[in-house]
Amino acid sequence: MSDPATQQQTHSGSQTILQAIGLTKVYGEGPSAVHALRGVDLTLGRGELVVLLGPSGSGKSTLLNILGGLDTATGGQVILDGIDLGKMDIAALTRYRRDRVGFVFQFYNLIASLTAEENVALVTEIARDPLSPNDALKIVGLGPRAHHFPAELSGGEQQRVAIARAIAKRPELLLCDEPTGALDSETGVIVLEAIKTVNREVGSSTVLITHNAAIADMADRVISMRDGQIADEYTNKTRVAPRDINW
Ligand SMILES: Nc1ncnc2c1ncn2[C@@H]1O[C@H](COP(=O)(O)OP(=O)(O)OP(=O)(O)O)[C@@H](O)[C@H]1O
Repeated sequence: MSDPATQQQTHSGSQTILQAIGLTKVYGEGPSAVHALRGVDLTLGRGELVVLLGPSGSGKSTLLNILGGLDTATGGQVILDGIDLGKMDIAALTRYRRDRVGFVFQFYNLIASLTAEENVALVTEIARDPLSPNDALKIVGLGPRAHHFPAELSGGEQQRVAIARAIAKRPELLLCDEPTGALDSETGVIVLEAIKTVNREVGSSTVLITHNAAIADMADRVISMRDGQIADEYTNKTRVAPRDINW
């Protein structure tokens, strides 16, 4: 029988895949301690796309990093499919990140001496049940560019290679921290369309951090953070395609 957490329904009606309960994060100690998270409760549905908004310093990246197992919470729990991340040892947490989580950051961090396909293959070679690098590149619309080096690709294309690399392992969770932060709006739309396609075709539950409130329209659910807490949360009745968003 699965854990009760996995049987719950999220606000948008899908089955819960991930639950954060009372998460706190304190950096440092004493008078200089920074309380980055002050009790965050969050559920994420299977296949759901959540946009995370909030002013600079409100705790968005800290939350994302803890959900993805890149950092650990000071207090509270993160439960994925009934498993408590806080109870995992280092090896289990490494497997969690490697097998179940895809990350996309503002900067693409591609290896300059490897082609698009080879950059994606770095991940597929160590994944449990990966897509082929070519299939991952096709999902983000870069099949024809598989043999190009990063220097031969635009910023938006490089970010799409980074997305292909993140999703080639078929992650249950896709965590994107400002994926369009370094891009102009036209290129940003193409990257967001790629994330939307991945969310639909691979089925990864997706959390996308952005400073651009207009992007919230592409989400199933929108969460706003302020001062280390969730300040507001709502469900969109319909998702707007990134190309139809007014920037
Ligand atoms: N490694 C760290 N050591 C100390 N303080 C940190 C560390 N990482 C983040 N912080 C602090 O924690 C708070 C939350 O930071 P976080 O990066 O999560 O916010 P954010 O909402 O993602 O901000 P931004 O939109 O600017 O990226 C901030 O006050 C930040 O300075």
